[in-house]
Order: sequence, then structure tokens, then C-alpha cells
Amino acid sequence: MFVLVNLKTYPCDPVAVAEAVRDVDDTTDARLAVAPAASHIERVAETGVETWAQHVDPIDHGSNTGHALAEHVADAGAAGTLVNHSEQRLKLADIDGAVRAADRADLETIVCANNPAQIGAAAALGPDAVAVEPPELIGTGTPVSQADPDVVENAVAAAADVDPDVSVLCGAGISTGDDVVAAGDLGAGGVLLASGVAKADDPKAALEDLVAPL
Ligand SMILES: O=C[C@H](O)COP(=O)(O)O
Repeated sequence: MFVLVNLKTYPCDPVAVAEAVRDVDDTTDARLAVAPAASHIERVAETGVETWAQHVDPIDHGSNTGHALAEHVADAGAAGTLVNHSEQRLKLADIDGAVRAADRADLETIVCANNPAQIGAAAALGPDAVAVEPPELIGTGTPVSQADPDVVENAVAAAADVDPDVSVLCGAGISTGDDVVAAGDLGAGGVLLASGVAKADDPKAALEDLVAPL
């Protein structure tokens, strides 16, 4: 299972969480990675943890003030990027452009979507993976894999119909090892989570619980 921890802009210490992710990654067969805010990518990547960007824009080098260029993200140490997170929605053409930009910079891609229908569309754009996240469950602590299993199963089926090579993650409310196991049982290849680790009093203990059954 791939466990990707999105730090969003939570007021945690990104390097401390990154070090915890790195250390727990060394103890498990699961693949762990962290997605800090753009301005923290370099410091987080220097810890040795697998580092992802939260977003890249569908742009090339040039006159793009305030945008996230895929090459800059890669140069800072990111191995991949989220695209179209629920909190950073893009138009369809811009999702396509962002995936192309990430490909150009050799970044792995996960395109996020709200529901199985959107997952099918996202998979058609050729990312490495897609992530289904019902927005109403994000940050609630109510795990999508247990509260809304049909969403996960239908997303897995929708992606497989389009491209069996596109892996499917699920996210929203995931915070325990049981939630991760439930996601895997529904066919997900990983989980995308944030508050369960970034807002935990002890992020390392939260991560250890997440991977314990894997
Ligand atoms: O990127 C992560 C997702 O939005 C899930 O957030 P959450 O784990 O706080 O529900």
C-alpha cells in the first residue's frame, strides 16, 4: 500500500513529520511519502523521505507569476505531485496540462477526484494514479473506506475500465490501520491522508498505527 501524507498548510513542523514518515517507512513494506507545502519541499526532501508536491500548474517556463512550475518542484526534490486536489480544483484542460507538465519534469502523478465518474475521466488523462476523495468527508475523521465503501469500489472499477494500469488511492478521514486495511480490501492501492497525521499530537505514533496491519 502507498500511504501519502498531505501536510496541506497545517501548522505542523514539516521536517519533523517528514523525519517520522521516513523512519516509519524503514519499518514497513508499505510505501510512505509526504506532500508538504511548496515552500517546504526542499527542506523536507533533504530528510531523505519520498517527497511530493501538493500541486503543479499547467505551465512551462515563462511569464507565470505566482505559479508552481513542475521543473522547479522536481529540482526542489519532489518525486511526484498531486493534481486537482479537492482544495485546489482545476478545469479539465488544466488537469490535462498539469499532468503533461509533471510528465515533462519526470514527476509521478496522482489526479484527485470527488467521485467514481470523475475518477474515470481522470484516469483517461494518463496519470500514474488517481485518488477518490468525497469532499464532505475530508478532515472529518470519518474514513471513506468504512463510511462510504461503494465510492471506493466504484472508483476502482471506473479506473480499471479506462486503464487497468492506473492505481487508485482513496482519501478522506483515514487515520488508523483499520482504515487502510479496509481501503485495500476494497481494491485501493493506497491512501491519501492529512489530518490524522498532520494534526496528531504524536505524528510518528499515528503513522505507526497506520502501517501496523500492513
Ligand atoms: O489530501 C488529503 C485529503 O484531503 C484527506 O484529508 P484528511 O485525511 O484530513 O481527511
